[in-house]
Amino acid sequence: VIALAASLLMMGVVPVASAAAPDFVAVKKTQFTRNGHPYYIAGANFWYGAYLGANDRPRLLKELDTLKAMGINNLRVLAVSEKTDMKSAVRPATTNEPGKYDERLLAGMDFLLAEMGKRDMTAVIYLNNFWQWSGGMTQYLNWFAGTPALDPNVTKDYETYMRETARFYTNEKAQAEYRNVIRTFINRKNTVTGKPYAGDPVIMSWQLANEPRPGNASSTPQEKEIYVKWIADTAAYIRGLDKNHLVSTGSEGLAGSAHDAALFEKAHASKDVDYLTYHLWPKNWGWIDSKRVDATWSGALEKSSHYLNVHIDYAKKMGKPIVLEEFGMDRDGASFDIKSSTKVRDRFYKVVFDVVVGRAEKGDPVAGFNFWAWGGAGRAANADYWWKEGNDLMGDPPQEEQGLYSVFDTDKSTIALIRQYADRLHALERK
Ligand SMILES: O=C1NC[C@H](CO)[C@@H](O)[C@@H]1O
Repeated sequence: VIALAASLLMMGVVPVASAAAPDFVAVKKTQFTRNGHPYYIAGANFWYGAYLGANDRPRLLKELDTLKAMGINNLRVLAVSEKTDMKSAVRPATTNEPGKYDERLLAGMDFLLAEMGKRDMTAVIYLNNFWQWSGGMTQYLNWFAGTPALDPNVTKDYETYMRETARFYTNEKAQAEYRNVIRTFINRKNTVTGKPYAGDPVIMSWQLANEPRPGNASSTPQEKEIYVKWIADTAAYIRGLDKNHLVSTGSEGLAGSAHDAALFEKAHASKDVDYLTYHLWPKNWGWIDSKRVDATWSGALEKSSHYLNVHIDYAKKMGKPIVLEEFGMDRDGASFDIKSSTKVRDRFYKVVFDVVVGRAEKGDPVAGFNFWAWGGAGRAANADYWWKEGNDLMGDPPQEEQGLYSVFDTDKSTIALIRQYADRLHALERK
């Protein structure tokens, strides 16, 4: 039977069976499992992985080997970018106009997945972006609602940006094109391995978007209802196409849910949302001042510890696993210079790991982490640290200074810390 299933798979015939084959990551109560064992994510954010798969394969192979050596077994990557006039977006884009996808960049994802498979890694692939750095939902609205794609890095008005971007969820033409993209990926056959994406166990989870929010912090009850419905409908749509892979939202947790716990829970209640996600950003959220660490560290530590623990408690209450799929801290003194130290970052990473790995070891519903973000061999090209087309890609997308949160291959102390805690998580897989 297995031989028959394998040959059907190779012929591109995807099993419709709801119970995926054992080498797919699955959820069993509040744990991930794979091949009959508990499975934990010691992951990295690597948004540009498919870009390297298309444009710089030698660097990609080197990055994957370095990540593997650090104990990294999961990468969170961007599926597609949309061509946009917004200044701080990556170029070139995968989608140059609705329905027209750059085959070279799609093949870049094929190569990335093939090489990840050789290293026993799994992928979380996010299918859209609430933020401007890959075009994202705002660009869909520019295409289909005719609204201007206003870069919040330029307008400095994030509140308006977030409120307007959330109109994506109810724009029918935008949703139709978004579902074209979802089908393009799920129905794609990997040009390197010959495997259909829907039948590839390297993919762990289809993720609705990067950091989808209901609007801004003043989201109305109606906007929150629209958001919950969009998540449930889209997750059900994905499940209808692909019963082998997990589905996740890409939520930041409370910070991305208008600080409304009931909304966060409703958004993750759907039977088609398999696990919870959350992100932790003390600097972005104003909890720490990197130039006044002594004065702000204790407050940031208290808020961060609470944020880390309260979301694990929500997961416990909902009976689903949770992944801390983004967290980060800038370099000492808010420097972007790769030569600057990372003492505060390492201290913060240790706080995060002690909570996340510590609670996983206690049997809480923690499925793992992805740090933000792997910069590896990437190097900033400009004196002002802003990205320009043709420059190296790295952990910091184009809307942020190149070097802000990236962990480079020279950041040995941070790499050692990641390795140490990755090993502790992997030890749990042998139980
Ligand atoms: O998804 C994200 N979360 C936080 C990152 C760092 O600010 C940011 O680059 C990205 O948009």
